[in-house]
Amino acid sequence: MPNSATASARFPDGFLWGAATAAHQIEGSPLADGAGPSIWTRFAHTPGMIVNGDTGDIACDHYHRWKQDVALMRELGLKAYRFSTSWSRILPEGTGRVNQAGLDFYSRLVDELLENGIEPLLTLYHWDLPAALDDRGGWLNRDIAQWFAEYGDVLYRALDGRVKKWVTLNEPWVVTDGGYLHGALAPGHRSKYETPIATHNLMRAHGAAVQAYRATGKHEIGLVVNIEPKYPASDSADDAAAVKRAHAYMNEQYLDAALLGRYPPELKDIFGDAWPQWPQEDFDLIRQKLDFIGINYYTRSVTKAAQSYPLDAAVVKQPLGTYTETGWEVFPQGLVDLLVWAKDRYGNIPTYITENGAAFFDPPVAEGGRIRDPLRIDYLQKHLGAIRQAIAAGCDIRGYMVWSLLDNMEWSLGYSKRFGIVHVNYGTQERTPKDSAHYYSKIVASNGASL
Ligand SMILES: N=[N+]=NCCCCNC(=O)[C@@H]1[C@H]2[C@H](O)[C@@H](O)[C@H](O)[C@@H](CO)[C@@H]12
Repeated sequence: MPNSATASARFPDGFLWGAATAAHQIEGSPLADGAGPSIWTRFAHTPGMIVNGDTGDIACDHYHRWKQDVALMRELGLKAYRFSTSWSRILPEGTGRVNQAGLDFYSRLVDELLENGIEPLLTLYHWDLPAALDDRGGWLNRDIAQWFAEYGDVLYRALDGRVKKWVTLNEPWVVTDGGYLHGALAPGHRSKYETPIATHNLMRAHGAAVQAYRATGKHEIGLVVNIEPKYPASDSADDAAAVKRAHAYMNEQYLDAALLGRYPPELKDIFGDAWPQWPQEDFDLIRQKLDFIGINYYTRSVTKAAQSYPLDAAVVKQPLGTYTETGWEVFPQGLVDLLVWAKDRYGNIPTYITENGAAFFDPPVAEGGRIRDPLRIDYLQKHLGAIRQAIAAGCDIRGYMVWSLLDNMEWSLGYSKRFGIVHVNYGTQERTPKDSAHYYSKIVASNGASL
């Protein structure tokens, strides 16, 4: 809990307050103006994959409503906006031919943001791999490192300078754990052998894209990971070992590769014969100097030893805990603990909280257009307090992007979960700022002093 030192702590001048979204979750029109399909276009049109049979065909119609959405960001006083570009809008076949209409969409969006005093943070890959590349093996094909670098280079040359903060990958752990091990996310594979290969090629692609940026880019580039602190359910040795495995698998695996040039030793134990031995030159590619890292934080896991694949660990629900609509425990102390852990392990690299937020059941729009979402306000207040504590503890936190600006397509959960600080009526596409949007707007305007 805050003490006198942390309570008096403040957010540094110039702290970058913003909101985050992702292309496939908000844009809609996935095949408009020459765009090619992504694995999510295919996955969503595969019966049974998405709750209620929802798809990203319309989503928040941001592909047509981008100008009004930037105006909404301006009204909220946001300083920054983190979004992702759709690889298959830019390169419909994933490599080769550039679809100028796709590039023009993002160029117009960036210009509109800048004209409204909002800094763009651009994520190259937020899970929507071109289907044409998946047909060629996708993340299982070592050539994807060059395919990804080529895609990044097209965008760097078109937008660098207007875009000054670039992100290569969003959450490689979710891409592999969801898309290749458990199959809940596109491309829906379930293979302990493919998972480490996808991980390694994602990280090789990250390194290749950073290398390509260094050749032409003049600003900053980083990696975004989701991290989730693991706490033992008991003081037993088995639970401690389960925590060690879970922490290595989710929290250390990707940052160790990118920043230390190696995987944690636990991964060999976890995957056994499915864990390849990689050549050193791969790690020389993966480990590139980064200007910042992005941390996406949602929850913690109280962890016990249990029969499960691949971790032999299970999450223990907390009887007195508060949980969100996605079943994630609200635990802001976990953010403090993990930010300090990252500072100590990786040397206090400049860090942005690139996603933090929660899905709660929101009441219908009340008279006068008000949407009361006190649980989301409480969630944001507690987690912003945690960030202030971490800053007081010496962590170099440079900014915060709330997830999400808009209610949107929550991947396999479709539109059943709402993370937005702005409500979207998917029937009319009307946007209605929730109480949390007005709360956050005051936080931004006061640089956190109103917290
Ligand atoms: N148990 N448990 N663990 C929680 C694990 C969280 C993993 N999911 C994410 O971080 C995704 C991230 C994604 O970028 C965004 O596109 C998603 O919409 C949000 C909300 O889901 C989050």
